[in-house]
Amino acid sequence: MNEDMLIEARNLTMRFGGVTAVDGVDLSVRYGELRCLIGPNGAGKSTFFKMLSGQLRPSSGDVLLKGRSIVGMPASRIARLGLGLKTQVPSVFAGLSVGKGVGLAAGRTLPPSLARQRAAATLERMGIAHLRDRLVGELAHGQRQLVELAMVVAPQPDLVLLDEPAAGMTGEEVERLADLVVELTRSGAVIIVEHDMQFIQRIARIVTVFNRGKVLVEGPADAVLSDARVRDVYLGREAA
Ligand SMILES: Nc1ncnc2c1ncn2[C@@H]1O[C@H](COP(=O)(O)OP(=O)(O)OP(=O)(O)O)[C@@H](O)[C@H]1O
Repeated sequence: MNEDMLIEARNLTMRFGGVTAVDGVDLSVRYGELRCLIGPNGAGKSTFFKMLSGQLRPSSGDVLLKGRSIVGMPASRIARLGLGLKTQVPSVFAGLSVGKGVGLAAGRTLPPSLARQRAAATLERMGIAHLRDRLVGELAHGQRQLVELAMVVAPQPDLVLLDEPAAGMTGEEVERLADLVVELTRSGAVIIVEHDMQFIQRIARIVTVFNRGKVLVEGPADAVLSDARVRDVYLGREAA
């Protein structure tokens, strides 16, 4: 195995009854990589993410995290092995302060006193320390997205999966998000599903395009975004 490889999907497939949502996908991401997954609605991106994070068990194929198969492991164990997934934070967090919520997230991997320190450091690093005493439920949408990201980052995962993190953010928040995402690749890797092409062009090195459950094209952002096959699937014209 290549030591630099953080996660590898091998021939990964997910069938829901007669629908093959993900169809034999191979994808590898190394330490230091920032990978974007794009593709039209229903292409299989979310289903693929759910298989990487253990929310869905693949119909067939394998997922190796740091060289170890994680298929069939509970999502909580995969998280402890170093995978962080940004999901919508459950409403139970709405009544907690930002500091407390991020502290609880850090406490997944650290004892309480260190978790508090880590939470404070994470909020500082993300430029949202001023929100520490605010209730999560009172935050504006974009601020809440950054707090949710802080909850993912606080336990210091090696791999961070983000599903449409820029949705609904202001321009300034998107800028901050882009900086943070790039910074996260210093200690690990990030995979992002995103529809915002400007955001993708700003941050991505390699883009993987999904279509109908398969990888259509993979390569540097500029080349992929100007590829005729990619334009066709977004416009609903099938090349094949
Ligand atoms: N739990 C499920 N049961 C049945 N079919 C499903 C299920 N989840 C997803 N699908 C189907 O699998 C296919 C891929 O869906 P998926 O949500 O992974 O696509 P996506 O690329 O994330 O789309 P979007 O960009 O709209 O979020 C779709 O045809 C969808 O209807």
